[in-house]
Amino acid sequence: MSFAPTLVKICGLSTPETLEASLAAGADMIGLVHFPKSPRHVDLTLGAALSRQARGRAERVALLVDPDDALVEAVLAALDPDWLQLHGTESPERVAAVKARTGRPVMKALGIATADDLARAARYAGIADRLLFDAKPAPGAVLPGGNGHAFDWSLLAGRGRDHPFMLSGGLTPETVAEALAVTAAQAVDVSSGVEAGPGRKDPDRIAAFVAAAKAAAGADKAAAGADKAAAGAASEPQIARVARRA
Ligand SMILES: O=C(O)c1ccccc1N[C@@H]1O[C@H](COP(=O)(O)O)[C@@H](O)[C@H]1O
Repeated sequence: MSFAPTLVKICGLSTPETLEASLAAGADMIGLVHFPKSPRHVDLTLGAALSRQARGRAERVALLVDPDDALVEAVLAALDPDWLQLHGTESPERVAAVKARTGRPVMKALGIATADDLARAARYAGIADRLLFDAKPAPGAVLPGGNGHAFDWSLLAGRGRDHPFMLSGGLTPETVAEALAVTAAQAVDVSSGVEAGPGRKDPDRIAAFVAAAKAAAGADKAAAGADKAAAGAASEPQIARVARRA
């Protein structure tokens, strides 16, 4: 039985060299953050250049946080992204409006800490083209994402077999296989976990992350891992087990 390889997104790229490293490693999607508070922020000029470099070689994702219409239009004109990622407090209605205005697929990021957070994802069903689950930021956090924090993956045990979603939040080359085994996610996304420091992507860690994610593909393998982890989750949260091994 052939397994579909996991789709891998490397997010927060800000230099031609690390973008090239991501493309060479086989990243399926590359993310460009346009959010000035982020250490990975790219302005529209740099974003346009990086987007041109990646055109036709990976899907280009423009990451925005609660953008108004003017900013959406400006990013669209400058970067011409394949996807828009909304990583703020955007409502389902706002997601629908951005889709209608831009004609581009929209990925909606949702912060997850508890099962209640996950239940709220249903509001975006049929509206967002893809859901991205990230760790819920701490109250007062400067960034709504990109914090390098993982959440309890057992909340998503086996969910990827029936519901497509992208998993993110504190993933690393060392932990992505376990995250996939528990959640059966078909796609993963990483920013901090492949950096040598805030905003400084590390080509070796990018390559290691893509290789680990692609090697972990396989529904049966993921299902087996999810069953095992679900059985173990009764004793302790998944993240605690992973943290001890990291
Ligand atoms: O990367 C950022 O700086 C960022 C800023 C604002 C919103 C989202 C951001 N990144 C997204 O968050 C996920 C998880 O990040 P990490 O791997 O835990 O650092 C990342 O994949 C981006 O999609």
